[in-house]
Amino acid sequence: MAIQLSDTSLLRTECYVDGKWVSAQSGKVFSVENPSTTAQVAACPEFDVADTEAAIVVAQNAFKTYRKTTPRARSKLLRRWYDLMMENVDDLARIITAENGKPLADAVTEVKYAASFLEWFSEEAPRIYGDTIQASNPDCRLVTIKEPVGVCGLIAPWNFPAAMITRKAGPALAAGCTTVIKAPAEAPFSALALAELAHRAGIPAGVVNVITALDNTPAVGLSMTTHPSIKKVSFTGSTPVGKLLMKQCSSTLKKLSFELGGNAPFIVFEDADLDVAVRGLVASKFRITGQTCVCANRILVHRSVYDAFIQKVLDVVRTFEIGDGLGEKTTHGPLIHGRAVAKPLAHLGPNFFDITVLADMKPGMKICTEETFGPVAAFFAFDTEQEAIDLANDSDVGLAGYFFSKNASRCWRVAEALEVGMVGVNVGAISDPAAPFGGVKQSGFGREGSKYGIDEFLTTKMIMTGIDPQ
Ligand SMILES: NC(=O)c1ccc[n+]([C@@H]2O[C@H](COP(=O)([O-])OP(=O)(O)OC[C@H]3O[C@@H](n4cnc5c(N)ncnc54)[C@H](O)[C@@H]3O)[C@@H](O)[C@H]2O)c1
Ligand SMILES: N[C@@H](CC=O)C(=O)O
Repeated sequence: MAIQLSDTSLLRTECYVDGKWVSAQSGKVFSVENPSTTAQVAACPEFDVADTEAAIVVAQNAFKTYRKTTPRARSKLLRRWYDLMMENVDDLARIITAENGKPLADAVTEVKYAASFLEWFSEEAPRIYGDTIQASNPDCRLVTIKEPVGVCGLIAPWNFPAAMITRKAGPALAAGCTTVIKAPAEAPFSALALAELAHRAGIPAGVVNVITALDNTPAVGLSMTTHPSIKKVSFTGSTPVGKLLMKQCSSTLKKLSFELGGNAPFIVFEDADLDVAVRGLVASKFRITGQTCVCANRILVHRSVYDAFIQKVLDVVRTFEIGDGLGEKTTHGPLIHGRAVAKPLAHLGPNFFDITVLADMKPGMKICTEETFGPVAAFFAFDTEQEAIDLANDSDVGLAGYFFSKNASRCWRVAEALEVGMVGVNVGAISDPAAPFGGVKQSGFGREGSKYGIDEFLTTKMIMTGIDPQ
């Protein structure tokens, strides 16, 4: 086996539908490579439209009974799934490192982060509330109740192959929804391992279905976004694919949450603690070798501290060790595949690629207008607070933004002025199951995690009751 696991049955190479492990009806499979070594990790099924529709029908049937389970019962299922993840942290991390390339320590962090969404939503499941409202008509009584939206199509990316699944499946199951989960083709085995643990946790057949596809992805995606039984699509990925999926979903007007690309500004003011800001930048910019949607992408530094700050950043990045995620000294792994390498290369020019620090960037450069999704730190100098805000907001997308300052009034001013869904003030790591994660502008809409995350999988039903006034 390409991955050394204590529990070898966690490496599943079939899809999980209706509580069973199944191949594609065509028998086709696709191969998944370890990005560090290019060796095959394993192969998994190339699902097509018929396979996908069969999974959707299964989820639709399961919804009829699962929606009626008590919130406490759903809570216990999620808690059991969480416990099993925590009991298998090392194996799950090894699967992530093999298919994604991130260092093992980062993979362990991801597994715990991923599990935390199951824990969080196990606690939210019994806390779904409606309202009582004073009706305009004195002879009527008005309440709202919350209901699960129905079968959910969950489409997740490869950069957090466990956490991006649990951040969607946790609230969906807590709300009483059933799911068809399209695992990322680059890194499908984490999702399949999670399905194995969902099975062991006793989650009823048909509630969690995990499917895989590579070449058939557009057709499978079309099926998930147009099938009338799917009532909700939650997608994390790029803005162009998000736009395509939204268009497809319009044919049946599905409820949507889209977590799309970012282009995060990272502002260092002249009154910042530079060492804190360097730690924040390293956490934000270079996490998973720059491949997170909330990575700092445009680093704006006040001219008076510009040189000193860059020097401090250089001192840290020179200690990085790039290598195989299993390497003991590795701090940063490879990019996911050749196509991912192409993007930083396009931003830099050919034949140049490594952990890279670029000074004196100017607005309008490609690196300023597009998300790099690689380990390239691009620095811009600014002179005034307003100039920094204007530069930061000069983007079509608005996911995360960061700034560093010790001035409390400036902290409120800038936090309110940034056109983003999430702000880190004097901190570079903002991911937290308790925090609402999501963007504005073309970074999408909807929130994941937090008390808001479950609303994305619920509908509000109003019940007006007429009473006899006598
Ligand atoms: N906002 C967030 O929370 C968040 C999180 C992670 C990644 N991202 C964004 O994702 C991008 C990087 O990931 P990527 O390059 O893999 O994105 P991508 O949009 O190409 O793919 C994301 C997922 O969607 C699937 N997909 C692609 N085309 C599809 C289609 N036509 N139908 C159905 N599924 C389809 C892919 O197989 C993959 O699983 C970056 O832009 C990043 O910012 C955003
Ligand atoms: N990095 C995000 C996910 C997007 O890439 C997170 O921390 O949840």
